[in-house]
Amino acid sequence: MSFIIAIDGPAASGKGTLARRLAAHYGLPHLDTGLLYRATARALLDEGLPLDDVDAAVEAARGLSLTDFDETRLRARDMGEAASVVAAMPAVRAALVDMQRAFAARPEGAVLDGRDIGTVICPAARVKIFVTASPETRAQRRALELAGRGEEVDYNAILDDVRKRDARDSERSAAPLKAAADAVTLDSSELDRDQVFAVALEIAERARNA
Ligand SMILES: Nc1ncnc2c1ncn2[C@@H]1O[C@H](COP(=O)(O)OP(=O)(O)OP(=O)(O)O)[C@@H](O)[C@H]1O
Ligand SMILES: Nc1ccn([C@@H]2O[C@H](COP(=O)(O)O)[C@@H](O)[C@H]2O)c(=O)n1
Repeated sequence: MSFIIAIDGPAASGKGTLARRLAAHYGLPHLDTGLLYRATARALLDEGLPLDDVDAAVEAARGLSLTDFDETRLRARDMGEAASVVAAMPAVRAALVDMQRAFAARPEGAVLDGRDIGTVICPAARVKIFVTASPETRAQRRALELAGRGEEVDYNAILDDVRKRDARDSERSAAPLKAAADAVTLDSSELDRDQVFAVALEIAERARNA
């Protein structure tokens, strides 16, 4: 039976880090679904279009290909905020559902991370983990990451970004950020990457052997 692992959580909680590690451990393909929304927003900005142009955003979303993302560009600090604007549009989300479900439907299974994987994209996933951490911890981690990339870092501005994005993602009407009723919440505020992986592995193994 296919083994789908759904990882959701707020910005900079460590979803991607955990999802990549679980995917490597189980030999499964991994999809960072945030890249889809980032690439949609990027396409609009590249065309000089406003982020609230729903028709253009839907067209951009429909034209995405999972294989040609320029991750360095998409991960720039301002792209998270832009992505959360287009992600609030129900028509954009609808345009991206089939692509994500097709990825998850591989016979061996898959690991997907995002905001609505356990609630909307893969509600039948065998493993659902909601990774979280305090806004201050997440801002600190993001600041370290950006500093490591040689970017100028303003901790307070990053904390502000994190809070604003949390609010927009959780308060939108379409597939808001929330834990699925059957997800296990993993608060990583006091855990390092290895500890998060160890806890997640226990959760995954329990579900795999159930
Ligand atoms: N448990 C941890 N302890 C310390 N740092 C961590 C931990 N988990 C992840 N990180 C670091 O925090 C930063 C954010 O992690 P990551 O990119 O995995 O988060 P994310 O939830 O996928 O973010 P986004 O939603 O913006 O894509 C990265 O630099 C990562 O290396
Ligand atoms: N399943 C998802 C994934 C992402 N989003 C939106 O995209 C923004 C960027 O996501 P990152 O994971 O790369 O930070 C995010 O803030 C969400 O608005 C989404 O809605 N659903």
